[in-house]
Amino acid sequence: MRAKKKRGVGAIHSAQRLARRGMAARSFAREAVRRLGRNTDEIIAPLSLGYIPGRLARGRLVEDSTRESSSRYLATRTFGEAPSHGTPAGLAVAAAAERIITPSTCEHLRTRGYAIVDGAMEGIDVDGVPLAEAMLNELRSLSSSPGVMARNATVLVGKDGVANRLEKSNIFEAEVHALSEESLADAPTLRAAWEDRTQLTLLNVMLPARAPPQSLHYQSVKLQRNAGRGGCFPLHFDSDAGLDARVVTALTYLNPTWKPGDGGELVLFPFPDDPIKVEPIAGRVVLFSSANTLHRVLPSAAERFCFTTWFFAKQARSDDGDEGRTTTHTGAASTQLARKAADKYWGSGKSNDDLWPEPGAEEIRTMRECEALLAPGMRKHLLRLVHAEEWAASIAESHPDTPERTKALETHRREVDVIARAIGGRYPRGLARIGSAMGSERGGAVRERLGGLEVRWF
Ligand SMILES: O=C(O)CCC(=O)C(=O)O
Ligand SMILES: [Fe+2]
Repeated sequence: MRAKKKRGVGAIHSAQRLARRGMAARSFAREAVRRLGRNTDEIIAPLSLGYIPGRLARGRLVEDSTRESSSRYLATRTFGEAPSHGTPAGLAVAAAAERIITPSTCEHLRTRGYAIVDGAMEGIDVDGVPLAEAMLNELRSLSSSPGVMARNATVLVGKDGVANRLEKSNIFEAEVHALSEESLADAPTLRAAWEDRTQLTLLNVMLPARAPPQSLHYQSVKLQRNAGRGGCFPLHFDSDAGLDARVVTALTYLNPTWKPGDGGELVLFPFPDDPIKVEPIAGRVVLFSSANTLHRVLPSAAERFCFTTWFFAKQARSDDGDEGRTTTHTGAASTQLARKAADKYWGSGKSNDDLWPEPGAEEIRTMRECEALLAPGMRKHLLRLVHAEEWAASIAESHPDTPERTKALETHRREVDVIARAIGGRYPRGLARIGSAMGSERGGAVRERLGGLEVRWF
């Protein structure tokens, strides 16, 4: 009897505890959903860009309103508690993350391939120092410590299997995860940028549903100092969807004194929308599709600081298939794909009409070809053609004149040639239509002249 009673009381107590916990969990969930649904508009969309063939259209940016700082945030921890969790730096980075990854940011990212967010760090301090300033101070201090930052170099593996280093002029980098404990201790906000998973979690919630293994799984942070003196990056994609699991790139700029003339602007090529030039001003965060958004950095006359966060899926997409693969710099895989496409067409002895056998109006056929050319994998090849000259000039601009640079330029030329023949043979109507949409004397977006074709970015 006593035992039964005790059991009963215990059961009631634990039911009450569970109920209390349940209520707490429900109200936490409600609060989280409320905050996720809050449609804050930090997104800064480029307005009315005129397409100027061969030249860059300049994005007009709208200032963002400053909002109050918040230290409440969602954080999912897969690997246990990170050292920066709950510290002033950790709380500040998490609060900024909530302002960066909003429904409108994700909507722009999903439909245009990029999003620009300003003012997300305003009003957020770390021990009395504004967050962006604290990040800059740490990055400056790391880059003046001997041996911490290394020259950016791309390893090119030739047909002979020999690896050559193609170094960029004036670009110095360090991966946060590779820093020593001593360096990490001196860079608490940059450490928190690497460890805090708020942005990753919010991207998983708000970007189009990503089932494992394609949902975002981990992140890395690369610090960068551009020494000025013309330091820049050539046109490139950050990742190759078939080979590399990077899905989203987020660049955080930390240059409080940037002014026109300093250069070092990021240029995004969200084709068929117009190119957009983005000034690397302090506190600005630029997100884009790692695999599908072409970009470069213009020569910088001034010293310039930023860091890149890459969000990775667990594994590279395996469904990229015929859509193509492009290695960012050597392009060997890309060339192979284009060659495969060429073989499929020429080798088969069939005409293009046989490859698109359905009867139908010429217009439907043309739009199908446009669609195929704008699908992520093929679009990469198309963009190398569209921007072939600027691409070559940017390779020359970004690297000192070495045999490796000559090789990189030769590879680019060869690729352009193969791609032109392959897609010219396979999608002649689409190519002609896109060419005339781009060559139009009228201003306005190429996308509109293509009948508003949707482009898939993720
Ligand atoms: O410095 C920048 O603005 C961008 C750098 C970049 O594109 C990269 O590191 O892949
Ligand atoms: Fe990049």
